[in-house]
Amino acid sequence: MPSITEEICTGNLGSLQTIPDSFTWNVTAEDSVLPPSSAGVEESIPVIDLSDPDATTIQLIGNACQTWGAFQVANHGISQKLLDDIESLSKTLFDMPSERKLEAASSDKGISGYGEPRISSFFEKKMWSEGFTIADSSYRNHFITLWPQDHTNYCRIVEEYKDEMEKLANRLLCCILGSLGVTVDDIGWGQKAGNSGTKLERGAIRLNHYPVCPEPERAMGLAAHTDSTMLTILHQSNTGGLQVLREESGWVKVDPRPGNLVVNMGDLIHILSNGKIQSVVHRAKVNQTRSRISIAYLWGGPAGDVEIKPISKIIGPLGTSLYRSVTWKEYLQIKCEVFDKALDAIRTVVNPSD
Ligand SMILES: C=C1C[C@]23C[C@@]1(O)CC[C@H]2[C@@]12CCC[C@@](C)(C(=O)O1)[C@H]2[C@@H]3C(=O)O
Ligand SMILES: O=C(O)CCC(=O)C(=O)O
Ligand SMILES: [Fe+2]
Repeated sequence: MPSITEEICTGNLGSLQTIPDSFTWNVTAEDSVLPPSSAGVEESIPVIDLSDPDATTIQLIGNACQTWGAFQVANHGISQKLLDDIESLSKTLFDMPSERKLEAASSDKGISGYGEPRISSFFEKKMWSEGFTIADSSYRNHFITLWPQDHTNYCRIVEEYKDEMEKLANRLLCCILGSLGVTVDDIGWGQKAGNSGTKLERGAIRLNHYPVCPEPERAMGLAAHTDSTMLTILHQSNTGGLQVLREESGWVKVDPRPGNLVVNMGDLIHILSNGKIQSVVHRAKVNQTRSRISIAYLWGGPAGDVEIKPISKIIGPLGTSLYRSVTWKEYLQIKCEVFDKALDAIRTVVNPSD
């Protein structure tokens, strides 16, 4: 059964009036986005101004994390030029002829490169998207293949993007921990003894492209998932598609606001906060008239190959640590094996809902 990358490659999807069965998802009533509330205003994740963070900002961030598991940030300090540069790099990449993109396909062993999202193997149906993952320095070889003349310039954009995003992610983590009454020093990172192997960078970038789709209601751009990160910072082009799942409201749209970035709580902050902050389930839907680009910076936290476990100050003297310790590398491996059961797999206390 051909995947979207092969379909795009053979130019098969562009001219279709209906989508092939292999791309048709079962849509149920609870699957669709709820209509606007009775007040006529559709509620969504809050927008928080980071220009002059104070105690109120930290409280707003804390509320957003515990209520939604996500928020948008304005005045975050990342230049519009850098956001435009990474978006146009992505457009240039996805506009390339399919054969060229496939020359930069991720290998069986490597994570970096062109291809479908890692979670595809857990779903029967194909997702209406293609992407490129930058998880280690091997992306540079893919860029040389894609842009023999201009790769230096494109690599420079990626490196600057990673640096700037890492700084913002650290600032956000301080605010999130502050809202829980702890600091980064309270984490007490413990070094994992004897853990060698390939160096995992602290952050990965995933460039996502969602082509125009003739039947968007029946298709799925990126299936519901949580990120295996401390937090993820998402830049989306001016086309909507991102939705977050909120227990009491169902799927809620996160419409793009020019210049703003979306911040999603990942599984590692869920572990660190002993479940006080839950990772947000989210997905991307597609559009009948407009294609969409998003760029996710998936951040594993401030330290390298260290043990991540619930912070004792958050657990409290009488509380119970709900999760065993894991390194990011181990957690990514667990996610690859059991996908949405990964948090349960490292839980020390049985969940009453199980
Ligand atoms: C660091 C990572 C998180 C990620 C797996 C990866 O090694 C690189 C790609 C990431 C991504 C992006 C799209 C959604 C996601 C679930 C996927 O399939 O690949 C995430 C992975 C994750 O958070 O588990
Ligand atoms: O495209 C989006 O809006 C979501 C992307 C995403 O969730 C991811 O890359 O992990
Ligand atoms: Fe995600």
